[in-house]
Amino acid sequence: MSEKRFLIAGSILSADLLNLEKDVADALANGSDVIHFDVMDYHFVPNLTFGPGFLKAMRARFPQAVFDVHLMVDPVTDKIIEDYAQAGADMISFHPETTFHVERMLTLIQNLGCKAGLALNPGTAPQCLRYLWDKLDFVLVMTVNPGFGGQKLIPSCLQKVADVKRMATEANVKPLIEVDGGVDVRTIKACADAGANLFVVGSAFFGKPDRKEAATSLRGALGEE
Ligand SMILES: O=C(CO)[C@H](O)[C@H](O)COP(=O)(O)O
Repeated sequence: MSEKRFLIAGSILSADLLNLEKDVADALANGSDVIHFDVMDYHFVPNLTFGPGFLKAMRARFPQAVFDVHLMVDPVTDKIIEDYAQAGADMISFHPETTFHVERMLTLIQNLGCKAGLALNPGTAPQCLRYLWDKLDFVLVMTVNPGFGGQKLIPSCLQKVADVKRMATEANVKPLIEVDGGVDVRTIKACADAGANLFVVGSAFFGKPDRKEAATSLRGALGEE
């Protein structure tokens, strides 16, 4: 993973699905540090997306890319985690509501050689993180209710980002803090000020015709060159 202070993760949910190979190549060449891969099950969220076979094909085509797999599935199971790890995930997150055994699932992800993360919906409190820091490589704070791209960031979620950052600082750990939903040139700085350093961007990156310009604008809004 890059040592950059801020990382941008283009979300393929907003890519042109009939030209995904071209779109992902373009994204990687023009400012996407990470490719965000949303897995939706029509149950935990009201949408359905990308299976492990799809990730395997992407991994074969883009061997150097960092794939961040966000599992929005209920229940999350060992088999689902194993399938996406074997398909080529670098990072895997799931939601604490989707298993009785959060710690065991995080351990499984790490034992499979991936970075492990917990994803928090807008209505989910971050308190469980307190007991899990040694198993958490990253925390994904959803800044919209998950399921669809193109929604507006929910301002109260920024307070949660700040709470997660404070809790991590108090525990003397430095997980990546990822935000996802409604991140664009107008909102990205507030996310960073709250403590985020990994930004999932769908419509404001993949949804733009000129990804290089989109990434430059996002980095500019962060105060970077
Ligand atoms: O999980 C998600 C929505 O549930 C996505 O990552 C989504 O692609 C974010 O899109 P946008 O940047 O347009 O809000």
